[in-house]
Amino acid sequence: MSNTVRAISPDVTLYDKTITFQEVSEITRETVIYIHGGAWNDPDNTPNDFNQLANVIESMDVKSSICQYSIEYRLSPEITNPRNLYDVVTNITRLVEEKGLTNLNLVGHSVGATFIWQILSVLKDAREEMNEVQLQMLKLLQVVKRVFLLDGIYSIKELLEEYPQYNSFTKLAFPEGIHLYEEEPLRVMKYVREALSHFDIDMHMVHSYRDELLSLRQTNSLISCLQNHQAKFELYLDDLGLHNDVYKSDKVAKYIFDNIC
Ligand SMILES: N[C@@H](CC(=O)c1ccccc1NC=O)C(=O)O
Repeated sequence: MSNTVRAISPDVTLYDKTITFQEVSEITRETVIYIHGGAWNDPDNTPNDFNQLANVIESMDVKSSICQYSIEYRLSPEITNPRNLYDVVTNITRLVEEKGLTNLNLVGHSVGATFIWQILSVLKDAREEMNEVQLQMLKLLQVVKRVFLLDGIYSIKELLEEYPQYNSFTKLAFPEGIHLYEEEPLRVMKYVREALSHFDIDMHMVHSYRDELLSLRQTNSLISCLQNHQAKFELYLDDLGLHNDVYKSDKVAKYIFDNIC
């Protein structure tokens, strides 16, 4: 991660936009933290995207053992990579510290999955070279148990090869060029595999056959990279609706619930 990030003050009000879908006092609880998509820039995608899915999980949680939160981050072009990601990390870190959360299940949709991928890549930098937020990522990984990557973007290079028109939004998040995206899978896979193994994190890849905005290429390309590094992961492919149906899908809710309890 670049350490020469322009000094932009964190938006402390952002944390107030965190949504609590479900909270339990059980000590042995599982915590789900949702990270929405929206191509780094779309104000129509918000933490509330997961409201329907969280309600289904709560209805299945008869033992009341699950907490569910959804966090916000600032959007491009005002905020560019990696500061969108830094907002995600600082808000999750504050939530974990204030609530004493453990057993984290991170659920990211689309670019929300990209942020989780970037967090999993943190070992690409030596600890002594890490900035404050990267050290927060390292600390978070100690309490992350599972990640669920829903119809995600992982290779921006391949995204633009397949969809050149998506430069319309990647240029907003990466105004100085996508070469500043330091987490291309081919470059960081060995570090992600190390993180998954060292922190004992289960990775779940999910993609809808009916996603009209992202084909299976992103998921299949990442799977190929995971296989080349003999990384452990689980895959769930199904008709989960269109791109913006996936984070509302009852099937996805059941898949997450079945894999966290
Ligand atoms: N609604 C977004 C588009 C969008 O979200 C998107 C489009 C193609 C592939 C992925 C997308 N979102 C990822 O977070 C926009 O209008 O910029």
